[in-house]
Amino acid sequence: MNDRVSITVADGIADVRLTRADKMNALDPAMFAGLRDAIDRLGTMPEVRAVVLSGEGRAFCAGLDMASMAGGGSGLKLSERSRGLSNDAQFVCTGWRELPVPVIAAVHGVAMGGGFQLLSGADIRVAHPDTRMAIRETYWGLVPDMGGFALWRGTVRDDILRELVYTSREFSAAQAQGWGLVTHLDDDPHARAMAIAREIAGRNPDAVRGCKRLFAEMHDGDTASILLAESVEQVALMGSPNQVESVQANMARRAPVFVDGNPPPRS
Ligand SMILES: C/C=C/C(=O)SCCNC(=O)CCNC(=O)[C@H](O)C(C)(C)COP(=O)(O)OP(=O)(O)OC[C@H]1O[C@@H](n2cnc3c(N)ncnc32)[C@H](O)[C@@H]1OP(=O)(O)O
Repeated sequence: MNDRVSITVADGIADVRLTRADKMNALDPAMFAGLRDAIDRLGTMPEVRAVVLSGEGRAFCAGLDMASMAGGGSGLKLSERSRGLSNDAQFVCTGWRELPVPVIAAVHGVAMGGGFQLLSGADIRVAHPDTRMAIRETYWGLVPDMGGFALWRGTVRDDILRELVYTSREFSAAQAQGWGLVTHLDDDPHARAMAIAREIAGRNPDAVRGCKRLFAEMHDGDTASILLAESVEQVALMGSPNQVESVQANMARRAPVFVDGNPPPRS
């Protein structure tokens, strides 16, 4: 892990923070590398059941670093598909969707440009009401290209999105919530995000991971593949140890005790 991103894991929740507070967590090459490393690492941690993503200091993320902007961009090879369907710059946003567990973004201060695309990669987004937001790329003569167009599908009305993208106009978190870009407004977004993460961490981790796979299928697949994927997930879960524990704990009105890292095989 580099000095741009920290990960603290406790009780099944990974608290992931951008730590470049003096520059509003702007995305310089080290931040891009830190985010990619964090996603890679989280993807291999069976004990993680949910992720909370936030920024230290005054802002969530102020977008592409100005020095990078002056130098012509992120410096990453945008034409290469180095991370599955994504390039290295896109992966810092799309990678959260590809993680096997839910990701909750806790947003405050500023979320602009690449910072807004970054929060768009989360499953659930909690924002402080005073957060300043903008899809800022056309202001700098660019297009949003960090996965935004793939991630915004299904979250926001087409004409609203077009206006935000074409104008680069700043908008409030309350507007974003009304448009479907933000889930909750909260004066303490990190505490609210952690509370949601704790609820998720209290469910069968195999079922939650199965649901995350199904959401990916819902996003990208056709009806036939979605229906088949639901059946595959359910057949694997039924009668598996963590599913049996869910039932027994609920019947006995006690907290369930789940085992991480031993998912039932899917066929
Ligand atoms: C493909 C992707 C493209 C994109 O991401 S396009 C979007 C690029 N980002 C932006 O356009 C935002 C640029 N920043 C600003 O407009 C302003 O900042 C804010 C509105 C975000 C905040 O303004 P205020 O509250 O007055 O703070 P402050 O004094 O301007 O910033 C505090 C410190 O943070 C540094 N900083 C802010 N944004 C960036 C950035 N994007 N890259 C590098 N540094 C940034 C500043 O320079 C300064 O630092 P110091 O105190 O050392 O002067």
